[in-house]
Amino acid sequence: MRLVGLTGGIASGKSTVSNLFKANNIPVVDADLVARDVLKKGTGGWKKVVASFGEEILLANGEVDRPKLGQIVFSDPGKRQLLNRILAPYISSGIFFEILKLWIKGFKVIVLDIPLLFEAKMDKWTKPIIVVWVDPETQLRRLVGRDGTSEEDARNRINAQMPLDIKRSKADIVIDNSGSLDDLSEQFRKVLFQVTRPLTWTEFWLSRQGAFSALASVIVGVLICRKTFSNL
Ligand SMILES: CC(C)(COP(=O)(O)OP(=O)(O)OC[C@H]1O[C@@H](n2cnc3c(N)ncnc32)[C@H](O)[C@@H]1O)[C@@H](O)C(=O)NCCC(=O)NCCS
Ligand SMILES: Nc1ncnc2c1ncn2[C@@H]1O[C@H](COP(=O)(O)OP(=O)(O)OP(=O)(O)O)[C@@H](O)[C@H]1O
Repeated sequence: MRLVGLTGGIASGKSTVSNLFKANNIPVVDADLVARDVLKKGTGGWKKVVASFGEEILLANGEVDRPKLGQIVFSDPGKRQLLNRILAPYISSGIFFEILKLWIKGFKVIVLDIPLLFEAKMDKWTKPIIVVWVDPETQLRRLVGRDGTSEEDARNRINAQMPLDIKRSKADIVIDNSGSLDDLSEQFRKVLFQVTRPLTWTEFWLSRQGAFSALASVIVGVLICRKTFSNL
């Protein structure tokens, strides 16, 4: 099994690239969706976050007021670290569970779309690592355009992450998404080719097919040994 890391900065275009993978039948685990699930009313993550941040971050229906919590954590590094510390174990087990479901289904290549791949040190589990890079002006413009936030809010969110240039230096593959969607599609074709290359032996043994082949070989080996020794 090949676990491909997909990361970048906020609004650099990870979801747009994820959609291209999905359109090519490559499954994507979206860490933002997992993070939403672990913060749903009544979950372990929700209870711990409410205990630490107080009931003032809740809406009338008991769900977390996400924009409000966002405003708190993206303007205060200490509070952000606290939220990250609380949610990190729930998010990593959620991601692991999603991978397991796809492994059982027999997928050999799985893309992990994780905005904080490097920050959360999950990069050691993925190869290759794709970083979606965008120039700073375009990133700010797209973030403000998509979320309708103020420039100050948008800058806070961008500054809450590892600088995109550092992420780029840690990448195996860089997609420069500063241009048009057509430019992106063109780059994506080459990336898809790289990502879907035949599995290495290690990746094969980690896939469901590899694990079953290993198990079948062990069973056949045991049967042959038993037959050989019973004939002696
Ligand atoms: C603070 C929250 C409630 C704000 O929710 P909101 O709906 O406004 O934003 P959303 O979850 O869609 O995130 C949008 C983007 O913000 C960035 N982001 C999210 N959390 C963080 C964080 N803790 N640090 C830096 N950037 C972050 C990511 O690029 C993400 O793609 C939410 O982002 C959250 O629960 N964050 C903590 C969980 C986490 O670490 N998520 C990232 C998954 S690796
Ligand atoms: N090449 C492009 N040209 C024009 N707009 C683009 C391009 N790529 C992405 N966008 C737009 O930029 C915005 C941010 O893209 P996207 O949502 O894919 O980023 P993201 O990295 O997934 O963001 P987040 O970190 O918040 O999850 C979206 O509105 C998207 O439609």
